[in-house]
Amino acid sequence: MSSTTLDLEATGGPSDAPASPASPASPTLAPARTLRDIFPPVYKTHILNCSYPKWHTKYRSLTPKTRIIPLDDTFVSYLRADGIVLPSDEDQITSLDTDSEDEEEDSDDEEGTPQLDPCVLFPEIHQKIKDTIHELGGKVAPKLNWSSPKDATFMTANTVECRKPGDIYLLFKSSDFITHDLEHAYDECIDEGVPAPEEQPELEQANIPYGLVLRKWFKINPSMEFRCFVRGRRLLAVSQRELNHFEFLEDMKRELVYCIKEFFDENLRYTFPDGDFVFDCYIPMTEAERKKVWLIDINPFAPRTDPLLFSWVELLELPFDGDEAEGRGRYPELRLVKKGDPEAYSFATPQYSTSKLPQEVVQAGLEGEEAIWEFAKRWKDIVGQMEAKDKKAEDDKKVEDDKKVEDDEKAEERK
Ligand SMILES: Nc1ncnc2c1ncn2[C@@H]1O[C@H](COP(=O)(O)OP(=O)(O)OP(=O)(O)O)[C@@H](O)[C@H]1O
Ligand SMILES: [Mg+2]
Repeated sequence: MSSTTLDLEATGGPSDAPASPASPASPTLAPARTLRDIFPPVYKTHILNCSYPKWHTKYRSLTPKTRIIPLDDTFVSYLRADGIVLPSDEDQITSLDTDSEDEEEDSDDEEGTPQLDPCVLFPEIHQKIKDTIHELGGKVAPKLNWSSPKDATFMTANTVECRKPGDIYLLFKSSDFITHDLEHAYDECIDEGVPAPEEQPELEQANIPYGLVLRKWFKINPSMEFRCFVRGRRLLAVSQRELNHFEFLEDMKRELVYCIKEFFDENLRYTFPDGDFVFDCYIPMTEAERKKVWLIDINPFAPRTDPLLFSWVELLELPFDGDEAEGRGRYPELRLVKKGDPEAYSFATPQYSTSKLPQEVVQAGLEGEEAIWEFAKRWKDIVGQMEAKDKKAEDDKKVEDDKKVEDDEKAEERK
């Protein structure tokens, strides 16, 4: 996720990227300012408008086939609860209580595990998910209102493809991004100007109507996914989404920008409730299919959205108002990863550092289903080991730091 502290040197993303021709002189920013200080205010309504169940009703025809299952409090509490209990109708129940000190005792408890079985806890939703996966051809890409569990794919052979409800539960319960949707959806929003709670109750975290978004799985070619930044109803910039170099994209640049701009002008520009937003789209590979641009997601124009090959500072510096006709005709910059860029962008490091895991854990995900269940059972041990490792590293660092301070003091005394 994006950092909110400004690095004043790093206003430009890739150093060799062409600057926007109409870009005004960069404003000088005082060092203590943060990204939030220079952002247009992010209201709760902006976040709500980017909730998939909210926007999808309007843009249904632009997305891959999708079904949304409304989630009740029981389901949401199941997602929030510690530990993972998977459905008994898929495999043996696997129960984990990541917080409990005495797991043995808990599993004997009548109030314990069986009641957390999804088949018992929310049989109707569980059945609906099963039926919907079937209806969508047997494979889905799931997400909650805002996030997909991309950071938890070490659990599922490195993919968000799900074939049964248990796959979805496992991914959702292991994902920090899903937790963010459940606990912090409106964090860092400005309350000012928000309608009274009785007017729009869903603007309170506790009243968010959650929906399980199930998208028919199709084989996406990651080179053709793009993130598009819109401010003041103007398409300002487009970034390649997958941060790898794809040589052929360079030759397609003009065509891609044209397709995306046309898609935006025709479908989103005047219909999305806010003037500022970020949409993700996919352009099929074959020329015959390319006429159809798919809408994958809509994200808030806010620091929490990853600006990918741009920096938020440079996006915020781009001119976004002015003559309407001129705005319609102006084409955005499409920024691609250039050959040799990876080092410059630190792409070598894993994308979701919060989910960095030991190799054995990743391996469990890669070995398929059985290994995943097995791994789920070992979860508690693994978390314990990782915490112990982190603690040791921290202690070692402290000893080292103390020693350095001591040495410095001694050196100072000798002077
Ligand atoms: N129907 C689908 N079939 C296969 N893969 C899909 C499908 N829909 C989305 N994906 C893949 O899942 C990825 C993540 O989806 P999505 O953009 O909805 O997640 P997100 O959590 O909102 O991501 P971000 O945090 O970057 O906004 C997409 O980039 C795409 O590669
Ligand atoms: Mg998104």
